[in-house]
Amino acid sequence: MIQMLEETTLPINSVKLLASSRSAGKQLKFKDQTITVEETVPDSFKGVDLALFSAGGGVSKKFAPEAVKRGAVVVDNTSAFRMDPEVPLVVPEVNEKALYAHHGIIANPNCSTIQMVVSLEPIRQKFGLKKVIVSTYQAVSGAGNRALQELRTETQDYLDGKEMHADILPTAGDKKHYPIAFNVLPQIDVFEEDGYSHEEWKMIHETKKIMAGDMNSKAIKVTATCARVPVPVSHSEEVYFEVEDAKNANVAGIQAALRNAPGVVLQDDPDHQIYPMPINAEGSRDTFVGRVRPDQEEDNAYHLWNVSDNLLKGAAWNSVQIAEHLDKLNLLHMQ
Ligand SMILES: O=C(O)CCCc1cccc(C(=O)O)c1C(=O)O
Repeated sequence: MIQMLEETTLPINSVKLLASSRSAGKQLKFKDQTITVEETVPDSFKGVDLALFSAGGGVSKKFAPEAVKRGAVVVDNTSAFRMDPEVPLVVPEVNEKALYAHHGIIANPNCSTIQMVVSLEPIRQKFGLKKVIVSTYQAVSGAGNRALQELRTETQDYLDGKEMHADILPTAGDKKHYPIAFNVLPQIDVFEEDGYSHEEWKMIHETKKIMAGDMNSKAIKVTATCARVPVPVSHSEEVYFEVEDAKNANVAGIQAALRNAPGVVLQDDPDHQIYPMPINAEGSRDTFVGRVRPDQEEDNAYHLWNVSDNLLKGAAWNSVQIAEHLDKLNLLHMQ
């Protein structure tokens, strides 16, 4: 977040860093300034124009309304308000216009949702979109720094022939924990009654809200399988999608749509083994797309593979980008 703010076009004249009492007093750099982290209280937001939240849903629920009450516009990177009909859920390249309806809070979508809708929107605009089936290969950093540390420790233990230990993954919210090193976990977040994980639930309903305006829309059929893989940064996704206009759609047309799409870099040349990979996506704001090919059975269906840095476009960059678009549209104030 701090790096994205250091590099933003937003006209920032001062920055406050707010956290819990545990972090209050810590000093962090912002450009050439040293800023002391303050404990968050309601009046922390007095005189603040833009508040970026990314400290868990509970903190957002408690303080985002306080910030709005004091005149700030909030971009919230948690799921606290994503399904609230009063709160726009925004990926600027996809549904920028939803920003006009904000009442003080704008929600940043889940990282896996963001990179998928960035990849699919140019295709939808050209050929329509009926159905999406996505499988994700999510980096460990999506579960936080302690999970990243667990990946490193387990990897070293495995190489040293020692038993691996797991205390974090697949999720703090569940009872059992499994190693992620040299493994794949088909669980991200807790399971709902229907056997889908909460991460899968998010991808399904957030995609519907962003692309069809309603979290339960039947206009686009969406389903998801979300897995954790032993990669530190950047999520990968295999996406099967069915288009409306089967007659005019083809691989070249889909590649052309992607080649000119905002926030997308097309890396699609199998003859030269060119395709998106996490090691090439880390540190970039872009979503990399490749492996575009027709389905072998359905004449209106295609596949693609996308990769994006889950900490940037998946979180910090999309949040700051929303703020930049709010400023551009003169919406950085209460409606
Ligand atoms: O694990 C991943 O790879 C992505 C999960 C990201 C995440 C982690 C904790 C809480 C929330 C949340 O706000 O619900 C979210 C979110 O959906 O943004």
